[in-house]
Amino acid sequence: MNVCLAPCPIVFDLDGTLIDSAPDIHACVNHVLGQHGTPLLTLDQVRSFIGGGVDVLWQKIIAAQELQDARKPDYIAAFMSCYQDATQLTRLFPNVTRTLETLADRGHPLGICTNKPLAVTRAILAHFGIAQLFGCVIGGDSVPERKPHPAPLRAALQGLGADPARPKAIYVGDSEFDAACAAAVPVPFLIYTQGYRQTPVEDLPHLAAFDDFADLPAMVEMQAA
Ligand SMILES: O=C(O)COP(=O)(O)O
Ligand SMILES: [Mg+2]
Repeated sequence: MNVCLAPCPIVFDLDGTLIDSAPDIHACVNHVLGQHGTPLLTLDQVRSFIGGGVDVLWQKIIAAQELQDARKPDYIAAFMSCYQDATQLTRLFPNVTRTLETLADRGHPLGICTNKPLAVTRAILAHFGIAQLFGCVIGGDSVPERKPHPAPLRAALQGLGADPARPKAIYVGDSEFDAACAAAVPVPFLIYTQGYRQTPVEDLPHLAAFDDFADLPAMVEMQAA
């Protein structure tokens, strides 16, 4: 399939795709729950709540723990003061940096489209020394809508110079939110299988799946062949 005659824009999701941030998000969630004397959550529970951004995360926590919905703004404010520089427990997934550098060297414009707030996103990219590789970074508060709405991904593609009406590009992500967002743009979707997805890969619309970032440059070139 002639998806993308190289070079073409490649946009990446962040949490569960480039970075394993669930341990930091889990720590901040439990910090807030502990402050409020509420039972804590396991790492697996918190990981399963990631993907829709901070507001969706706390909607899911409030439902799981039967907390008062009216207190959500307080929980989110306390969470954000922990989350804004929460990098200590976060790791890049294997082979991410080398693959991003390879793709950038080959001339592909790279971008980020995440539901994570923009300031936290920028702090993480700087922490791992990869911020300069991305020509456009769209966070969960960069535009009014969040994934699975297509607007944030359209904004990222536009920021990389793609024609918004006929974007020749690739989106790389890990979750239901990303698959639906890519389908809505529409743009071909490559799914990283080691992230935070809750649905079997075969039930999500995608062009191809991969479980190691070392395989991504060859997959991109295959699409270009
Ligand atoms: O912050 C989240 O819940 C999700 O972030 P992501 O869009 O990078 O997966
Ligand atoms: Mg994700």
